[in-house]
Amino acid sequence: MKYVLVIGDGMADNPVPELGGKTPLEYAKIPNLDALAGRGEVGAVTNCPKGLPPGSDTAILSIFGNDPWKCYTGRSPLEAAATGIKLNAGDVSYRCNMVALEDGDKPYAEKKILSHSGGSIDGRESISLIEALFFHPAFMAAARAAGMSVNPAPSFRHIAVQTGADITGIKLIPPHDHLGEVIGPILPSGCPNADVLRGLMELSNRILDHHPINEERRSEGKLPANGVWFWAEGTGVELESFQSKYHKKGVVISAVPLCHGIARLSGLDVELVEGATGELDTNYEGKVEHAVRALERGADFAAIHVEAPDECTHNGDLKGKLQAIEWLDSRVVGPLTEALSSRGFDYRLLVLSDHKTLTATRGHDGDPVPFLLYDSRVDAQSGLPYNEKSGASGRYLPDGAAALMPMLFEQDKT
Ligand SMILES: O=C(O)[C@@H](CO)OP(=O)(O)O
Repeated sequence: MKYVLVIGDGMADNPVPELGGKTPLEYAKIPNLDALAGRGEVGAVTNCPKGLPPGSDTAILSIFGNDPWKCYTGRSPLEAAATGIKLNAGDVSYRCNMVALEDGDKPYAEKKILSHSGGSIDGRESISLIEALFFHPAFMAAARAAGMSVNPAPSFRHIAVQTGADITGIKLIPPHDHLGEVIGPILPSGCPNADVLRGLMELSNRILDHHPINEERRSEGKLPANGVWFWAEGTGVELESFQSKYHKKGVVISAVPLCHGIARLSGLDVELVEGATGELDTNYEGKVEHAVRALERGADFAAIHVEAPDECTHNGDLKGKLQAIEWLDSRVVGPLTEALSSRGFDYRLLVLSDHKTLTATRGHDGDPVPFLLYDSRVDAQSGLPYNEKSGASGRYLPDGAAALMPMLFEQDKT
């Protein structure tokens, strides 16, 4: 028996006027998902506990069976774990995004944030820019005085670590929830260390704004990655072993450090897939191949995470979101189920969105999301397509952390 989880990051949404009042999941052509939903079960689940930030951090912790109220210390420590960054007592890690700020001579705090991802900057350029910044003499001196170092990552998602930092009362804001807004009101605040972070952010804009990479990006019609943004602060984190809890050996396949970190902290294997970008152009087929190979080698469980629907929504790219959902259907779910059947595996498949990412706001939302559970051994005959409406008409799981993995592994039956 094999168990497979597919997460379409941020694919759930609310009705969208441009789609005639349908959600992207209702509008997109997803014949494979609809067929599985029709023979399986569709319901709704809350993955982001009320009172905690609605994001992939809290949601994906929940999906893998970790109660965020018990283990969540912030997002970046989970991502830091992806590359084995060790946080000592007194260390604080932050996400250090490459962002795109409005061009022009306005004072820093009056500029708008145009992209949380430096215009979906690719890994190579992002690493060159973050290295240029941290090796710039003025920034190096300021970072050293702040006790801050950086761990470059091959996307817009770098990790910074600050030693001996006091973050009591600090307020750091996720940039992807404020796109298009003037940054003054969302800059770090709440304690003296926030002023230090804010100073580094402002300095980064001055240093990176006219860096040759950014001038070239502008000349190609791309947004510049002309600043860094600190958020997602947190201290060291530990997670329970997945295998001790569910008695299953598994593998996680994703482009993003959050999933890699949660996997590593839970004792799950991580498979890195060449060409997995975390964007619409990711290597969908490669993810399926790696998952199937891991299952053939003896893993009980494989999780495939696709970030593209979320990124497209943050970018205000509705067409891209629809495409990402359709590719999740035709290039992940279709080939995956075909490969599992052709190898003679019985399997249970859980498909869901971690959280909603709303076309209306380009930001996250913690409302329930639809899940689809399919068991190749039975025809449960729900007769429903896979979307938010079907989900709301089915079983409701108020606590994804407690319910999802036991449901997938059939450990929820007495
Ligand atoms: O990685 C991130 O910074 C965010 C936004 O891109 O991801 P998610 O929406 O999945 O939380």
